[in-house]
Amino acid sequence: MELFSYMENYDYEQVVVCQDKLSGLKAIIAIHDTTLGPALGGTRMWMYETEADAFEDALRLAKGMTYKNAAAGLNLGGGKTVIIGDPRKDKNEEMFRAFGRYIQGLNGRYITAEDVGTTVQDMDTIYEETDYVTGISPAFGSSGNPSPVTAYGVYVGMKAAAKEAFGTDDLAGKTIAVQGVGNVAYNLCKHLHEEGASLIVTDINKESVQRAVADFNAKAVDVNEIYSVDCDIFAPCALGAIINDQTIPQLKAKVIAGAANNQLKEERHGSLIHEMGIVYAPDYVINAGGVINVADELNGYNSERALKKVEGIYQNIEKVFDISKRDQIPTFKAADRMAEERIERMRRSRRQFLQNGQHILSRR
Ligand SMILES: NC(=O)c1ccc[n+]([C@@H]2O[C@H](COP(=O)([O-])OP(=O)(O)OC[C@H]3O[C@@H](n4cnc5c(N)ncnc54)[C@H](O)[C@@H]3O)[C@@H](O)[C@H]2O)c1
Ligand SMILES: CC(C)C[C@H](N)C(=O)O
Repeated sequence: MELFSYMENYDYEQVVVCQDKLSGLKAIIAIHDTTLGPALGGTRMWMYETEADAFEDALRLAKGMTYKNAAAGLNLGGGKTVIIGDPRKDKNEEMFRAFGRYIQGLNGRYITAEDVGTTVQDMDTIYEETDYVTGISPAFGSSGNPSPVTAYGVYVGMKAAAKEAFGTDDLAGKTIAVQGVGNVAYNLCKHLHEEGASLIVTDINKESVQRAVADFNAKAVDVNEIYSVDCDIFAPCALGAIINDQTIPQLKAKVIAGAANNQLKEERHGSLIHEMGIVYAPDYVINAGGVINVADELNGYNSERALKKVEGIYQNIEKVFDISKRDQIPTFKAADRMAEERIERMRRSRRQFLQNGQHILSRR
């Protein structure tokens, strides 16, 4: 990857490369856009095959957070970190403290939280060195693990998508196929079961499947079967890129609404499902509950206030459907338009303020 031309083409503000020989820290902080406010986005720890893969992931995920935060109505920009390493073997206290000092050095331009491979405990260690970290333990008066709140947001967003497809947001009696029953999806299944939906689940982890079968009377299927089961709603909650040329022809669902990031393999797959009449709730709009929850820590965490904001995901999904109909575009494009329009409005309003300020200065 030609880093500078990539950053220039996609309007990235800053990339920070962090290393600490003692702890083995190798991290990349990517800050995409801070028009709306400081960049907030989680820290992913993953065994990247090459350094180029790590850079690419950090950049892609940071841009995703710009859109997620803007669409969620947060006054926050987009950023993300990747740490290169195996989260099961390579973590140590010094690593997260060294990383915390790098974040502190950015003086608030970037705020971190959990992502794949990092935990509340890791955030607590980072907190030893910087205030610019969220998702820390409730013991500190903070919000803790974001997954249950992400699940709640997916649940309310799924109801908005059901309303669009079926004319009612009541999920009782609906059959919902859930791919991956990890941290987010287990909590999602709980809400769906309580409302009276029938669940079909799959996971590569047999224990997770058994737990969902036992707790929610779910039907278990093989990992490759989940796309083709008879269901009303498909909820991808494991991997990205699962809406693709192989899976689309198998789908029987009328709605796709789930927690996974980057569900569309390519943009054309979003257009394809739109043409097929499938109601797609764009991933970064429906899965924003976690970031909305951790962002509330910046105001002194209040769970009631955070959940109220998460419930706004219902209206955000409705707005996306309205733009999609108004502009005759697929919903994934409508979500991008909603986010870009908000950022552009703020950029213009700030420019106006700056121009006035410069005018005053130039008269002195
Ligand atoms: N945790 C959050 O707050 C949050 C917020 C926004 C988005 N997301 C996204 O939601 C998704 C789930 O997050 P999570 O925190 O629940 O992760 P998790 O690791 O707890 O759960 C993912 C589950 O998917 C299973 N899985 C992996 N590959 C699979 C496959 N091929 N088929 C079936 N199952 C498979 C795993 O075994 C695991 O149980 C991820 O894509 C994540 O990026 C999570
Ligand atoms: C800030 C975090 C809670 C972000 C979360 N990992 C996401 O992808 O939305």
